[in-house]
Amino acid sequence: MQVLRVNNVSKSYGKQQILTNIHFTADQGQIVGLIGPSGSGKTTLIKLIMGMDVPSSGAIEMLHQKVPNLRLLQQIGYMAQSDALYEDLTGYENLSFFASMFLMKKAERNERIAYVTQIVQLENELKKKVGKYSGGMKRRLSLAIALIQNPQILILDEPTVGIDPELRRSIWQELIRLKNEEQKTIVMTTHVMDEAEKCDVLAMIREGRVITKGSPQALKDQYQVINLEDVFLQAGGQANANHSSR
Ligand SMILES: Nc1ncnc2c1ncn2[C@@H]1O[C@H](COP(=O)(O)OP(=O)(O)OP(=O)(O)O)[C@@H](O)[C@H]1O
Repeated sequence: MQVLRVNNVSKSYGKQQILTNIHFTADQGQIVGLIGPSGSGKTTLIKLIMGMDVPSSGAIEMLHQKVPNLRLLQQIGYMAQSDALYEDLTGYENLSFFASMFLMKKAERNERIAYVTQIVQLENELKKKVGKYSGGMKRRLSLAIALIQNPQILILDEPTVGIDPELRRSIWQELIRLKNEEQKTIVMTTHVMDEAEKCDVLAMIREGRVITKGSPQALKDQYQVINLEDVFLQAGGQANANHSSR
């Protein structure tokens, strides 16, 4: 079942065109990776998907409803690239605050807080003020908050930046479990190619355009290369050639 449809979306800020005709979909139980270099437009795209900004043309639908739509937010867990946390509150108070926005009963709230805390291994840090957290700990808390209301869709902007390899692996195990056992849909941006390998579908983005998309294996087969970095380079080269022959 399709849960997200990004339909021919373009976005400009003033005269600067940031995204051009972006088109992709995500199904239930799928991890979709948006890969591209810094400045290629990934965060802008994520913000449009979240309804935090509107496309200049094209449209986005989530769960068959047009974005932006406040009612959808119950169904979406969002982790921004910069952490939006209350530094004067403890980790627990932050989680509790975000949980209360989703009108959870106390027992459910405590259960969810315990579950998301354990996923990001912050059990021993919950009583500390967030202002005293390291960068990695803040990222982990942000991920926990994205999961707090048990959303159907997770939108994660660079979720594992600043997180050490061991915890990164365990977070990935959990994301894959959420996908397989709970049929969650996860849309994430990443720079890291070994994370891209774990996605079901990739959209490679360069200068605001999707230069190629497909499963990691299908992309490697199509471009006859053995790693995704080479797919990106080849697809980028072809995009250049297409552009200059127009
Ligand atoms: N509100 C805005 N007004 C004007 N330009 C913007 C705005 N937001 C983003 N941009 C521009 O859009 C381009 C794409 O930025 P974006 O943050 O989407 O890239 P990115 O792929 O997420 O990069 P990174 O991985 O470094 O976060 C950049 O050139 C940026 O300066």
